[in-house]
Amino acid sequence: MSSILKAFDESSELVEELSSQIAIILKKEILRKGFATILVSGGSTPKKLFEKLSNCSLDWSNVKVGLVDERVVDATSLDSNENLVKTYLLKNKASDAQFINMQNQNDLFPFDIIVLGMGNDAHTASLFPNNEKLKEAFETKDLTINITPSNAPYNRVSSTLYAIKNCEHIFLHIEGEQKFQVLQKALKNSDIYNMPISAVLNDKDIQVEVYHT
Ligand SMILES: O=C(O)C(O)[C@@H](O)[C@H](O)[C@H](O)COP(=O)(O)O
Repeated sequence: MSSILKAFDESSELVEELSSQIAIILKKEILRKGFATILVSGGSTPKKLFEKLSNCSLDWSNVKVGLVDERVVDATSLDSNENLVKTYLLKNKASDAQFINMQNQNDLFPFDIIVLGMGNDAHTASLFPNNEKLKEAFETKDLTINITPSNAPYNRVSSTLYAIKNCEHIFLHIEGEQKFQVLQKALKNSDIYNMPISAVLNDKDIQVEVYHT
């Protein structure tokens, strides 16, 4: 399968469409099995998406929200992804959603939705280029792995490639020209150690919906 690219002129249009697609899937899964699970990324890109999603009408009390990765910091730190999600997503109509931290990732598996981000260095989650743990992160059947980045702050706990692939709906959300250039390079790239996002984008067994401005 190949990646599907969805281009938007404006960030607000992207956020509108992605949040409504996510809401549709969450509702469908709640109807089907009584609950729905979603893993989200940290960073600055998802803030507007979180705010939009938090105003979507659905039975949030049956939604479990987890993380694609986390920094090893106090949960109240401004650099904590748990704090980010609690501040921007678990509010308004979504205030009843249940947050599940990385240590309890198993409670969410298999995941219904993952929303990945990407750095300008082509990392996704906390799978950083040429990191010493990357081979293990690509090959293990564990859901999470501890990673020490060489070029980013804090030790991390990251979802593994196995965790990311075992998800029904995989979205990549990127904004800006620079990231679009990185995306185009990553789509043609076969060195997954140099550009970890390529391991997700170019995997023949999965389909990734790329939402980009
Ligand atoms: O917690 C994190 O840092 C991430 O999950 C990470 O993979 C993020 O998605 C990218 O670094 C993009 O971050 P920005 O959105 O800030 O560019």
